[in-house]
Amino acid sequence: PQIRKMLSSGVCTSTIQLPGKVAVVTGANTGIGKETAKELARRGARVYLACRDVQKGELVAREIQMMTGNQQVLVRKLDLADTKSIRAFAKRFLEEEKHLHILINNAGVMMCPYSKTADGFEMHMGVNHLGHFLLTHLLLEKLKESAPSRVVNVSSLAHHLGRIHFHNLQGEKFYQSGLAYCHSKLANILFTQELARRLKASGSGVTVYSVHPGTVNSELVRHSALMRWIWWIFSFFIKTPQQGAQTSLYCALTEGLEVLSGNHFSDCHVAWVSAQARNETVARRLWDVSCDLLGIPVDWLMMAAGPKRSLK
Ligand SMILES: NC(=O)C1=CN([C@@H]2O[C@H](COP(=O)(O)OP(=O)(O)OC[C@H]3O[C@@H](n4cnc5c(N)ncnc54)[C@H](OP(=O)(O)O)[C@@H]3O)[C@@H](O)[C@H]2O)C=CC1
Ligand SMILES: CC1=C(/C=C/C(C)=C/C=C/C(C)=C/C=O)C(C)(C)CCC1
Repeated sequence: PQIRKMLSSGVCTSTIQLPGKVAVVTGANTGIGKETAKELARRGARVYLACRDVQKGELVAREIQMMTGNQQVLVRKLDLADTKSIRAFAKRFLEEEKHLHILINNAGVMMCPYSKTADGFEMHMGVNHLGHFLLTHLLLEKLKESAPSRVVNVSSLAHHLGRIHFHNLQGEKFYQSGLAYCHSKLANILFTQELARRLKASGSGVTVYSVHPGTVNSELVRHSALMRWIWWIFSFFIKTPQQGAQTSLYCALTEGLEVLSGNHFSDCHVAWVSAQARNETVARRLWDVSCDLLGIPVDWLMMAAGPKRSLK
């Protein structure tokens, strides 16, 4: 019980209710995303389940509606491995919703065999980082109009092993699936910090947080037999998806957290990040390179956080 308690601590104790609030959760058809969406719905928010498999999403939406009594749980198609799908999702959302108060960038892939997204990005970097970068870019005006509003980027402790190799961002020169995951999770933290810096400077009322959800019994390990085996052996000790959702919920809901925008959280507390994750130069360069890859202007937040940089 002590080991389980140690590995499963951190509970979102906020009692805030969310009537009239709108939330988007990516990868909400299973695991941590599903539990995050369920809790937001329980508190009365209108929740969009942004899923690549709409059928799976619809089943989960029905389940959440039944469990929470909240009928405002909607499913929309979002494939983060295809920028066309991301743009289509955002277009429809912007047309149908006046507000967006909470964006949870939760979806993720881990340890996939080498593969590329529809736009030719390495799968981990493409889905976990670039997909969410583009989605946030497309939804940011709505978040600003709805301020105070929040963005939560689900990263991982695994970022400690990550490095941003700008000369090999698409894994074409060398590739190791476990490390590719770690690099993308580092990118989530660097994006969080850079976005927070720019949002703070523009006084937008939008705040942003990265989180490590803990080691959670979910489908994330689907691509690795070894990880599935480790997860099975330790399934009694690791977090349930509901426990894994607590830190995302804490960052989305806790009152007074605005001053900690840009911070990384684990077990509902501010957590230490690696030296690379605190490197502002790398964060700015990753921002610029991400914009360049996605074909969006580097100054989409209307301010320059630091001196003019080159993309090389
Ligand atoms: N589980 C853990 O121990 C840890 C998890 N995390 C992070 O938590 C987050 C949630 O993971 P978790 O719940 O554990 O894993 P799951 O595999 O259970 O859930 C991942 C979700 O992401 C979705 N997804 C994957 N690829 C895409 C895509 N191209 N477009 C849209 N959605 C996609 C999946 O959809 P589908 O079902 O259709 O595949 C699924 O809904 C991830 O970002 C992960 O990196 C961080 C640290 C530890
Ligand atoms: C060795 C060991 C464990 C393995 C932990 C691992 C392998 C964690 C991997 C985390 C990942 C991949 C995070 C995703 O972002 C457990 C299960 C905690 C139980 C105690 C002993």
